[in-house]
Amino acid sequence: MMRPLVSVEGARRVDARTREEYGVPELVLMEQAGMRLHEVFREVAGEDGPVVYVCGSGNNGGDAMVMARWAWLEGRRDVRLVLRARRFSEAGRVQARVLERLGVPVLVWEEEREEVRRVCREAGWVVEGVLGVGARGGLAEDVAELFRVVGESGARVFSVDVPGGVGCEGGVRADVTAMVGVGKWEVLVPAWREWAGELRVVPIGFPPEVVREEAEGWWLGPGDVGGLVGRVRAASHKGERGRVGVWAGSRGLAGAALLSARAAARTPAGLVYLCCDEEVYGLLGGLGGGVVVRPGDEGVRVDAAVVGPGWGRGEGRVGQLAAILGRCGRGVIDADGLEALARLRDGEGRLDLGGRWVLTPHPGECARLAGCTVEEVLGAPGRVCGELARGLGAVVVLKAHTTWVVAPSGRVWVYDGMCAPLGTGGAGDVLAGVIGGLLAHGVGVEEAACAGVVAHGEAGRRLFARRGWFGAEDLVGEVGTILKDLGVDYG
Ligand SMILES: NC(=O)C1=CN([C@@H]2O[C@H](COP(=O)(O)OP(=O)(O)OC[C@H]3O[C@@H](n4cnc5c(N)ncnc54)[C@H](O)[C@@H]3O)[C@@H](O)[C@H]2O)[C@@H](O)CC1
Ligand SMILES: Nc1ncnc2c1ncn2[C@@H]1O[C@H](COP(=O)(O)OP(=O)(O)O)[C@@H](O)[C@H]1O
Repeated sequence: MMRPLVSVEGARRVDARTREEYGVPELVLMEQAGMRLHEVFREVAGEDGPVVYVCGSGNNGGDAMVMARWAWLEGRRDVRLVLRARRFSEAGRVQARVLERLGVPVLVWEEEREEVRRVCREAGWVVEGVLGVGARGGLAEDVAELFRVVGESGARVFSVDVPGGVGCEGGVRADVTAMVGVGKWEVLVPAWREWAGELRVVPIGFPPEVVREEAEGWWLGPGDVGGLVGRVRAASHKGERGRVGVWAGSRGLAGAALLSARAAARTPAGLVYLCCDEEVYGLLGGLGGGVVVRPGDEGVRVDAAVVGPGWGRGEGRVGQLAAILGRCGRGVIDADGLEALARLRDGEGRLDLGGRWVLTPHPGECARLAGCTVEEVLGAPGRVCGELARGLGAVVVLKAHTTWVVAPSGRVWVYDGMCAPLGTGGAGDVLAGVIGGLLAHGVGVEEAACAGVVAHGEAGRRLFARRGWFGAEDLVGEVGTILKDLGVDYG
C-alpha cells in the first residue's frame, strides 16, 4: 500500500487530532515515539558511542529524552543529555524529571557551552531532538550555534522526526532521520533531501484515517509497481498488448532513440516502432532487433508515443510534435520534445494535453517550461510542477535525486531515488521508454508515470548493488527483470 506523506504543518494536525479526537494522551504518544525511535537508533548505531541526546524545549526534545531513558534503562552508561535550556513542554518536563531521578548526566547549552562542545566532540553519535515539526521561521541564534557545534563535532547525527531546522539556513545535516508516525514531504524536497540522510518512519499509532485525511501526497516504493501495472493475460498476443511509437534520435544523438525504444520493448507493450529522421535511418535501420525502425512515420499507428529523446532542436520539431499530439492519444514527452512543447505552447499561448500525456523534465527542463529558476524547481517541486501540470493538462515527472510525479488534479507522488549511479547519460531516455511502454499497454497515465519511475529507480539500485557503476545500456537490460521482480507478471 502506498505510504502517505503529510506536510510538517499536516503532521502537527495529525498529532493534535490524535490527542483531541481520539483521546490518546500526549505522554502515551511520546512514549511510543521514543521507544520506536530508540529501537531504530539501536539498529543503526549498535554499541557505538558515546551518545549525546541534544534536546530542545518542545516535544521533539521530549521524544529524544524518552530515547535516552530507554538507552539508560538498558544499561548504557555512555549517554549524556544536553538540554537547549531549562525550559520544557508539559510532556517534556515529565521526561526531564525522570531522567534526573535516574541520574542521567545533564548539561544545559545556555549555561555550559564549552562543556557541550567537548561532549559533542567526544561523541560517536548525536541524537538531535532540538527542532521537529514545531519549528517556525528562521533559526534562533543559540540553536544555529548549537547546530554548528553538532555539525563540527565529527559525530554521526540521528535526527528525530525531521532534521532540525530543515529548510532554514544553518539546519542540521543528519546521517539518519527517523520520522515519527508518518513521512513528511518537506524532507523529500530535492533541495533539502541531503540534510536527512537515510530515512526511516517509525509507527506510533496515529489513526490511519486521520493520516489519510491529512495526506498531501504519497510515497512511492517498490511494492507499489505490481498493483499500478496489473497482470498481463497469458493468452495475449503482441497486437493486443500495445504499440509504442518512439520519435527520437538525430545526427549524433541516435543512441538515445535506441535506449528509449529498447526500454519500451522490455515492458509488457507488444510492438515498438522507432520513427527516425531519414538522415539517421541508415545508422539505426539495422540495429532495431525486435524494434521496427522506420524512416519517418507514415502509416505508423500506435497506442502511445515517446517523443523527444535525442531528437535535436531543429525548426521542424515544433510542427512535428503538434502532428504527433494530434494523432496519438497519449504518450511521454521528454528531453528535446519538451523544448518543442515549450515553443508550441509559447506560440499558441495555451496548450491543453487533456491529462493524457506525461512530461518528464529534469530540473533544467522543468525550469524552462515553468519560467522559473532551477533553484525554485528544486526547492518547491510540488508548487512549480503543480502549476505546470494544471497549466498544460499533463502529468509532470520531475526527475532529480528524488523524483516528483504531479498530476493536473494536484495529486503528488514522490520516489526517494537517491542513487548516484542513475545520474548517467541516457538514463532519462530509458525512463521515457518504460513509461511509454506502460502507457501503450493501457496502464493509466498517472499509474504508468509512477510505476515507470519506481521501476527505473529500483533497476538502478539493483544494478549498482550487483554490478557496480553502469551505463544506460545496462539499465535497459535490467528493465524486464525489474518489472517482473516488482510483480508485473502474466497469467
Ligand atoms: N504529542 C506528542 O507527544 C508527539 C510529539 N511528537 C514530537 O514532537 C515534535 C513536535 O513538538 P513541538 O510541537 O513541541 O515542537 P518542536 O519540539 O519541534 O519545537 C518547538 C520548540 O522549538 C522552539 N522553536 C520553534 N521555532 C524555532 C526556531 N525557528 N528557532 C529556534 N527555536 C524554535 C520553540 O520555542 C519550542 O521550544 C515532533 O516533531 C515530534 O518529534 C511526535 O512524536 C508525535 C507525538
Ligand atoms: N543522484 C540520483 N539519484 C537518483 N536518481 C538520479 C540521480 N541522478 C539522476 N537520477 C535519475 O537519472 C535520470 C536522468 O535523466 P536525464 O537527466 O533526463 O538524463 P539523460 O538526458 O542523460 O537521459 C532521471 O530519471 C533522474 O531522476
